[in-house]
Order: sequence, then structure tokens, then C-alpha cells
Amino acid sequence: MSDNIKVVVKVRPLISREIEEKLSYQWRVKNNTLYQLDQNGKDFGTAFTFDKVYDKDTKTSDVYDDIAKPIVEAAAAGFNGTIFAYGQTSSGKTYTMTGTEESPGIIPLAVLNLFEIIKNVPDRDFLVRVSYIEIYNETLKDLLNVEKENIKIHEGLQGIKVDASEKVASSPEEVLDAMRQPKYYDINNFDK
Ligand SMILES: Nc1ncnc2c1ncn2[C@@H]1O[C@H](COP(=O)(O)OP(=O)(O)OP(=O)(O)O)[C@@H](O)[C@H]1O
Repeated sequence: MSDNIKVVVKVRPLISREIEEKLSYQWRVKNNTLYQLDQNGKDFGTAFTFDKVYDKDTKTSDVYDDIAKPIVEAAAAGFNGTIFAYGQTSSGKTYTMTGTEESPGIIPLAVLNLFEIIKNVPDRDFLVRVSYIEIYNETLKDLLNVEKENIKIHEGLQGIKVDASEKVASSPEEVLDAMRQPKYYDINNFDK
């Protein structure tokens, strides 16, 4: 696998509904490998190895330090970077990426980290722009401007481009604010 792409798995704890339904863990984690378990908790014989596998007790902040921080640092040094979560419904994507007050997710941690880096490099100018889109049933929606329905995606000489609004942000709060209440965001007040 290329060093430029890392695939990691984060196992989440059973949630209360699953505990009530007396469901049990389907996977055991060891040496960055997921071993499938049968109904009696015995190894099924199927195993998948990833760049890293985090068990159910791993904190999002530890995943951030390991996986996301180097990407954010590289971005601040001029390299393109992407972090995305993939998984079936209820697998913990929102919990991991957005998080909660007690356990901030990868996005707020990345935003704070980015502005911290910027503060520590006073001899360079940075421009942070935010876009926020939803892709649902092949349709792209601009979450910073709900009036813009069905925005387009293009491929050009500069790479992939999405016709989404961009907001210049000068603090972590401005980024997180834009994400918190996209519906009420007033596009006319951008960049003022
Ligand atoms: N590491 C964790 N610790 C505790 N609870 C978690 C953890 N990960 C996920 N959960 C809980 O599991 C439930 C499902 O997670 P979440 O909503 O993040 O899934 P999702 O992948 O975003 O789902 P969907 O695709 O349906 O939006 C939520 O109640 C969430 O709080």
C-alpha cells in the first residue's frame, strides 16, 4: 500500500441499544488486525489487517494525534491532504469526525491544530477557506448557502472543483461556527 494513503479502522463500543438487545462484539482486535468472531465469541477464521486498528477504548484525540495531525501539519506546509470517514450507518463516523463537547472529533481538533500552527509561523501568510457540502443520493448541497441547490462538481486542469461557497476564516471559532448552524449562515455577510 502506498505510504501516501493510510486506512485505519476504529472499533466503537456497543451502544445502549445493542447492550439491551444483548448483542456482542463481532470482532477482536490484535496487532492492527480485525479477527471475526462467531456467536460464541470464538475466532471465525477471517482476518483483515489495516495500517492501524484502534480498539473500542481508543480516544478520538489519540486517533487524531496518530493519523490526522501529520496530515494537518503537511497541509500547513503546502501539501494536499484529505481525511475522511467511511462506514455503514451507525458505525461512528459522526462521533469520530464531529465528536461531542466531552470528546471533540477529528474536525474540531484539526481546526484548532491548524490555527495553532498558523500562529506559530508568523513570517508566512496563510489563507484558510471553508466549504461545507453534503452529498446525498448523488446530489451535492451547499451547507453554507442553503439557497444553492444541487451544486456541480467539475474536473479541470486544476483538479476537481466543486461550485460550493467558500468562507474565509481567521479563527477556529469562525470555522466551527459555520459548521454548527449552516442553515442560518448568511452568505451575504461572508468575508466582511
Ligand atoms: N467511540 C464511541 N464511544 C461511544 N459512543 C460512540 C462511539 N462511536 C460512536 N458512538 C455512538 O454510536 C452511535 C452511532 O454513531 P454515529 O452517529 O457517529 O454513526 P454514523 O456512522 O455517523 O451513522 P450514520 O451514517 O447513520 O449517520 C451514536 O449514538 C454515537 O454516540
